[in-house]
Amino acid sequence: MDIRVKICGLKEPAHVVAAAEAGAAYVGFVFFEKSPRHVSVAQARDLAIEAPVGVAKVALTVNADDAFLDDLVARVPLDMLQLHGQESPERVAEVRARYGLPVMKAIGIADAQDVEKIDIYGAVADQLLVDAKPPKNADLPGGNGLSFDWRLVNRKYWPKPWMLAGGLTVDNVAQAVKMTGARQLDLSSGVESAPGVKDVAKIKDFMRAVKAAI
Ligand SMILES: O=C(O)c1ccccc1N[C@@H]1O[C@H](COP(=O)(O)O)[C@@H](O)[C@H]1O
Repeated sequence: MDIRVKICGLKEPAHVVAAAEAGAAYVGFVFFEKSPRHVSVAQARDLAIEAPVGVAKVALTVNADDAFLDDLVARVPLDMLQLHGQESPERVAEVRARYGLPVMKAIGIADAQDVEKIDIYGAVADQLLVDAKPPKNADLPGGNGLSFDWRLVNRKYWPKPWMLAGGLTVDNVAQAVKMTGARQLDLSSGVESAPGVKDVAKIKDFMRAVKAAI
């Protein structure tokens, strides 16, 4: 069985194409103004239309309200919404019902208590993103290039598809897959040459390492 990879935080149409050609199953666009990966709705539309059929286009939002999501969903052809803030289970269900798109909820993991949240959100989300919890004073709720202790999710079973995220790189992905059993991976800073600047060679190297890890 293949491992499906999401390359997140794309800002250049050429990088969407490069990620797809390298074998990414998902491409992600970040809507969070403090992020070096932030794109406008208009930019995201230009990026989304570059994605070949079969590559899922994911919009990453953080505590977004209906006004923003209404505009986003109306203007960008999307396949999934990723909620990466403090959205409650009720809000996840609401977003899913309102937009008719699959919703992936990100859950920050630092300890065993955080892992319990995965079951709670698993009841309402279509997919789960199991990411490192950001440090207390971090500007970003994700995309910090930090891993969590993978032993916390070692070979756990959840009834919804899930992605492993947080500090994945060409150097640690084989170990991450081995320890967690993840069949989907999500990354951003591990395929960048500087914050917010994607590197095509790094994307290709990462995808090669994933294939070798299966
Ligand atoms: O990438 C960002 O800038 C970002 C901003 C706000 C919320 C989430 C963000 N990124 C998400 O975090 C994962 C892991 O990132 P990394 O590989 O550790 O850099 C990333 O793939 C996004 O889903």
